[in-house]
Amino acid sequence: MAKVLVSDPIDQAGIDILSQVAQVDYKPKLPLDELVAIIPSYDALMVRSGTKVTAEVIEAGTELKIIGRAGVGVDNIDVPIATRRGIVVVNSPEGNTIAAAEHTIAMMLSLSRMIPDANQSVQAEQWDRKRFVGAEVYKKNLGIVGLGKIGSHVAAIARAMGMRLLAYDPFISLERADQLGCRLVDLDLLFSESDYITLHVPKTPETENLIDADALAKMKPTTRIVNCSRGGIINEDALAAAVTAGTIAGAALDVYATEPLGASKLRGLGPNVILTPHLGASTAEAQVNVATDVAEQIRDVLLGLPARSAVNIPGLNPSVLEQMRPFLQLAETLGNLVGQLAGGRIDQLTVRLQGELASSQSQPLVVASLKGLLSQALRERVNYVNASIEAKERGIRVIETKDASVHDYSGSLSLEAHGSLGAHSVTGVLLGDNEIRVTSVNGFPVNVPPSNYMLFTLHRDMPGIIGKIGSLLGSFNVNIASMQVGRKIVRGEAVMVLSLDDPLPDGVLSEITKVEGIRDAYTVKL
Ligand SMILES: NC(=O)c1ccc[n+]([C@@H]2O[C@H](COP(=O)([O-])OP(=O)(O)OC[C@H]3O[C@@H](n4cnc5c(N)ncnc54)[C@H](O)[C@@H]3O)[C@@H](O)[C@H]2O)c1
Ligand SMILES: O=C(O)CC[C@@H](O)C(=O)O
Repeated sequence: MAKVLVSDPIDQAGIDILSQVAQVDYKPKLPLDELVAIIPSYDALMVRSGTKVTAEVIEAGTELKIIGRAGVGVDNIDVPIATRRGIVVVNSPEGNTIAAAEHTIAMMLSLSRMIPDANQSVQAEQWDRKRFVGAEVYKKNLGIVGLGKIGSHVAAIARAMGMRLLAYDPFISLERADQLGCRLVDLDLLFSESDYITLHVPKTPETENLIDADALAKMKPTTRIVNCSRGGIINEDALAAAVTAGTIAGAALDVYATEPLGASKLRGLGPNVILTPHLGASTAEAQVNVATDVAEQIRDVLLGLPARSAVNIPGLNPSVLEQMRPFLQLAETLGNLVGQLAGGRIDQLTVRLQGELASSQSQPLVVASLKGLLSQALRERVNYVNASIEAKERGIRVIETKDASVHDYSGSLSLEAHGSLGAHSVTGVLLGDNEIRVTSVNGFPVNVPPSNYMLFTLHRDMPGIIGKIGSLLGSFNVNIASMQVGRKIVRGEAVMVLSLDDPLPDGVLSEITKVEGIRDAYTVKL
């Protein structure tokens, strides 16, 4: 019989489901060395956020087939290592959406009406009504950063309370924002106009420290901030300083850069700062939802069935999957590439299956392209199962076409993204050994393998331009691994594609765009 280790507290409903097909051992709070020692005998591991499923744990789990996270964020699991080891990682993308949104609203109202401190004062046999004169949220501006599942539900509740909604989410369409009654604005406007700001973004390099001293300085002295998303998105020291100085009115936090929260300047700031110990998902209902959702997937995978919400492996029919895997990888890479080239908000993706590929099933390739396209915005939250829904919710229209008459290699895939910053397209093929080649960018022929760090320029084909870019990168100590130029006519428009050994340091891109003849430049990280 298969064996499942449950190493964090989860609802009994999940244990009951797992017990249908496996021996379930419930061992919460295992020290890392004990976990590493016992994991070799388990086929599946189920965790919440407490267990750190590190590379060491995964490498030791030689029998592991699946790791389940009873919640959304998989930041406590080393997903790349699990993927490399062929272990499915599943989560519950929606099981705690309502719980987290309701906790956000509870935090906002508690902060406005100083409920925790008022309660404490009455518990201490005081009756001080003057100290606790609060603020109403009615007709106030709520700035929502991140209009995904939780942000959207917060918007719906806040709207019903008569709040005026502003939102910042570069990956959401104007139509979707309109439907939610939100005015899409840029971050600076959201900071300066909001009476309340609530964060609902994943933690990524772009969102880390999003609310720093500069951002706080743009807010009104009456602004109150709520963070029930991820720690590290707000700079905690800068926040404590702003509340202490009265440059903002207060903050309510559920998540912290380091959890559990250690010594912190956020403590002892009176009724203007409310701190909860990562309780966003802690409702009976959400815990049943996430435990059931993830336990069912573990059960299915142990029975040889696909998982419906895998963050690293497509939930398609396994035999179709095996056959199409290299093409899915091609589609995902091209989707990621065109998404980054297009930047900004995308409202349409055209997926063209060309040559021999035109006889393939298009749907998995469309899904894989969307997964790649959305991966910058949603990271591990987008998977083969939810990519289409996520795209639809973001107002991205998908057009599929097939053209068997194109004869390049053994079939090619072409993606074109239209968005707020114009249209961009890429085409790619698989070589004999399933290696990916990008064969055109914005209609210009090239022949480059995708690499981790890439630089693309659109420029005028003229003498000296390549040398200038090379010297400029050299002066910033950036090493070029390969370089290609594609043009349609001599001395006309051209593209340059460079594979770099290192990420481009801050500021270099704007230097590149200043070079004579360069029309545009883009960096891409794959
Ligand atoms: N406190 C808790 O217990 C708790 C519970 C559940 C989820 N969460 C966290 O809440 C957050 C939101 O979860 P969700 O389910 O709504 O996720 P989601 O993926 O549905 O939504 C995230 C949204 O953020 C947007 N986004 C990405 N990068 C952005 C950027 N740089 N600027 C602005 N917007 C950006 C995306 O477009 C997306 O719409 C996540 O960090 C999740 O881990 C916390
Ligand atoms: O397990 C928890 O309670 C944390 C939940 C939440 O942060 C999530 O990402 O789902």
